[in-house]
Amino acid sequence: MARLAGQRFLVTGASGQVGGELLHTLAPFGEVISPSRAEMDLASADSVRAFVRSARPDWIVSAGAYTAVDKAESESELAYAINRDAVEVIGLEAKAIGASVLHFSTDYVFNGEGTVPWVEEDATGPLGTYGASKLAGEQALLGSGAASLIFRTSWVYGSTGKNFLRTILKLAAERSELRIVDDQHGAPTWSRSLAQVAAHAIAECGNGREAAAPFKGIYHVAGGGETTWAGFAREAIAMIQELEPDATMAKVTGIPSSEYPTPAARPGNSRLNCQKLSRTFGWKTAAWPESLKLVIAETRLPTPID
Ligand SMILES: NC(=O)C1=CN([C@@H]2O[C@H](COP(=O)(O)OP(=O)(O)OC[C@H]3O[C@@H](n4cnc5c(N)ncnc54)[C@H](OP(=O)(O)O)[C@@H]3O)[C@@H](O)[C@H]2O)C=CC1
Ligand SMILES: Cc1cn([C@H]2C[C@H](O)[C@@H](COP(=O)(O)OP(=O)(O)O[C@H]3O[C@@H](C)C(=O)[C@@H](O)[C@H]3O)O2)c(=O)[nH]c1=O
Ligand SMILES: [Mg+2]
Repeated sequence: MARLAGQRFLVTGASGQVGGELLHTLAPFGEVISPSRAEMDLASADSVRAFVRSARPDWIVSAGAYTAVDKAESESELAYAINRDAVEVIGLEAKAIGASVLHFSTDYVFNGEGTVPWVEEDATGPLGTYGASKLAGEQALLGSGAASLIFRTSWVYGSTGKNFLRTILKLAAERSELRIVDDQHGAPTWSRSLAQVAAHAIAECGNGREAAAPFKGIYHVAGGGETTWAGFAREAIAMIQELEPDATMAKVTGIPSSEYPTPAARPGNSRLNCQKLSRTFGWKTAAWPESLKLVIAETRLPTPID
């Protein structure tokens, strides 16, 4: 691994799942600047531009996003402002100062057809506004000419923040049955794994202006293996029951997506082929149940006494 030190990182979305983990994984490599929403509002291009100009980072790690998939259908303007326009400004400002960008995108850029894991070159076809706005962000960033890496990931979860796992564990403790879609296939991805591979890739790029330039492009990054949302929920509940045999938890009934109508359609095939990442950066993400086990253990830790 290249020796990386003394870098200035601007991390957006630091109060989110991935951004929060990035604060830890980037810290060994330099200074991490993580503006609050009041200091840098991603919905305002002027605010983003001004903050990047004052911070003058070596890297912008772009984990901030509009992530409310269903709400995006009725808030399309805001979704595009954050997921496309802010990303374009980040790219243009990075280009102007020779900074590199690491940005996160989503499996929801695909139309979900077929069963074969998507590769980076596959045609996109988002089914909803969130996916479309994220795709527009990818295109804007690549078009800005900035030295940029785009990590497309899927089904991000962790022991904190807003995610499917935490929703399901809460519901499973309250109800006797959970009806969960069993025809959307993909891989859950631990927020911490993403932050680790992001730091690793950044270190591989090394120091200097436009350090990411030789690696510019899109990379798929997801937990190893595959499941469905129902499979993910079942495994999580089984792991809790193994730790706590007396816990009463809901039984999971798999249902077709047609029985769980939502404002935004989700892809049936969200599988991401992550071989380009492993070829380029020598990184293989752990199998999703292995990460889930660590996260479940973390969610069950006793609350510290303060
Ligand atoms: N979550 C998932 O399942 C997946 C996520 N991704 C992508 O990964 C990246 C990280 O996602 P994740 O960490 O889960 O997202 P979260 O929803 O956990 O966090 C989003 C972050 O963006 C910030 N943000 C939203 N709007 C604004 C705004 N107007 N100004 C400033 N900050 C804002 C939030 O701040 P605040 O706390 O103030 O709201 C929060 O810090 C995103 O690009 C997302 O599209 C890709 C695939 C799956
Ligand atoms: C809570 C619940 C959800 N579901 C379904 C709805 C949906 O199809 C699926 C997942 O639900 P969620 O709404 O949590 O997931 P969703 O918000 O669609 O998650 C997505 O977020 C964005 C940000 C991404 O980029 C994607 O990779 C993906 O992680 O599970 C059930 O079938 N039963 C339930 O009880
Ligand atoms: Mg959601």
